[in-house]
Amino acid sequence: MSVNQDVSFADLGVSPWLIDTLQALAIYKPTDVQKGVIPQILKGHDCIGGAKTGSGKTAAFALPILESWSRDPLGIYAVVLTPTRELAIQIDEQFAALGSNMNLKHTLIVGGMDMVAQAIALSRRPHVVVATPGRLADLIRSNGPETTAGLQKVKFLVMDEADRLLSSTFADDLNDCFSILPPSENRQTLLFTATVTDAIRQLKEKPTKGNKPPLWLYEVESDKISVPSTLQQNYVFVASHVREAYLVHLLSIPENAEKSAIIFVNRTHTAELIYSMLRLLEFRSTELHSEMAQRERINSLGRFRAEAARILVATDVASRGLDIPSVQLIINFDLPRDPDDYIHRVGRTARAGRAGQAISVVTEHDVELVHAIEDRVGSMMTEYEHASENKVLERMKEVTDAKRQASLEMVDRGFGERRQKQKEKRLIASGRLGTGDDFRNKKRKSKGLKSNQKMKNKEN
Ligand SMILES: Nc1ncnc2c1ncn2[C@@H]1O[C@H](COP(=O)(O)OP(=O)(O)OP(=O)(O)O)[C@@H](O)[C@H]1O
Repeated sequence: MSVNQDVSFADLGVSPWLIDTLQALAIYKPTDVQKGVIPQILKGHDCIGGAKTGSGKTAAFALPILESWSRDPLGIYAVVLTPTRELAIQIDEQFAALGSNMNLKHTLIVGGMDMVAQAIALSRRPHVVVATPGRLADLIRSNGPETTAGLQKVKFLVMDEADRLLSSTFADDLNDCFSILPPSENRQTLLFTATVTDAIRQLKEKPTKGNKPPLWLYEVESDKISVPSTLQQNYVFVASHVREAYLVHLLSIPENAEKSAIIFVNRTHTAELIYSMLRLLEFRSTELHSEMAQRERINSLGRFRAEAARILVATDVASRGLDIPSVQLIINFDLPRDPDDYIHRVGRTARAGRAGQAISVVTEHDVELVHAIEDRVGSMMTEYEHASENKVLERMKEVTDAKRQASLEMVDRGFGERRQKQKEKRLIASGRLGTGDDFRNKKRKSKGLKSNQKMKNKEN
């Protein structure tokens, strides 16, 4: 079946009960990736689905899983792995919505939430488990078969954002997860991402075991551009010492002043600093990064989704998968080091056919990186023409003062100390460091020197 034909969900093999649910969610026609993979998954193929951001990859795996499950409603039927807690929450919510008519039992297993409650939920054999690899591996390592036996009968394993999951970061946890799941010949494995790597493509060459049908690879071949056609990509070229003033200007320009925007940065410290600075300048903003407690992360993303905050300042913990239809503008305050991360970041807007805009703040240090990104994306960024140097300079002192104030407040509230303490514990545990006190005293001395210097600057 050509994916360009005008086919319905029924033509793909989706049952009326599920089509009714889709219509209640205002989803009427399958997207290209859904046309390309749903029939093959229903025929039993393992599948790799590569399609642009915002093209409906979640439903592309959720629908055939629910369709198969409704014919044989055993539990635990499917395990869905994804790299971040926020993505797991979002996917779990999509399964809840799609399975609402069939009393689907689903459970979320992620870090930062009650592990005992998650173990109890797992022992009750829900139909669908959505998890981050780290927490699921923890549960497998610290519980017996009374909790985890259901994982041995799983029919589907999904790896969402597969290229990220297959990076070395997750290797140990994935091995622990795979140790209890059925062998690959006894389950269907579905890999999805907007950035298919050669390593993933090579999986197609692996011989299938048992009498499994061959792996089905679906990739958008039609055009070489890796971002949605409805995305406008711009850049502003600025000197690195005026980036913050430019950022404030971009957020204040009349055409952007009401837009829901995500500002991406590369480090948690930068996220906290920019967020605090914007709050001092009275922008309705919130933040998302890995130094925040889980409850804070959920509340913060909830405020942004509900548009109580217009601006979200985030690290790459928010770059993949998050589906927030209201996002109109992405600003790369820092350019990502990996061009694939650029594709995922800008893919937080221009979703499901909607328009969107990305503006990257480029400094004298970033020129090579811009070229690498444009090569990877297959299209050029164009200069953003609505920025005004004079307007930037008008607010330079106000922005500089707010940045300095934000920085001092971060020192006062000990931002980053939690991570420092965790790092210290790891170093002590590895024997590469003396006691915690030695380390802390050294640290305090150096910090003391720094904050005295800052106070002197402030007094001037
Ligand atoms: N057939 C469809 N018709 C209209 N909207 C759809 C359809 N399928 C999914 N959507 C909607 O499109 C949006 C994007 O879907 P989804 O988050 O699954 O995209 P994705 O391809 O996984 O993106 P990313 O690569 O960023 O993770 C969601 O709001 C989803 O509800």
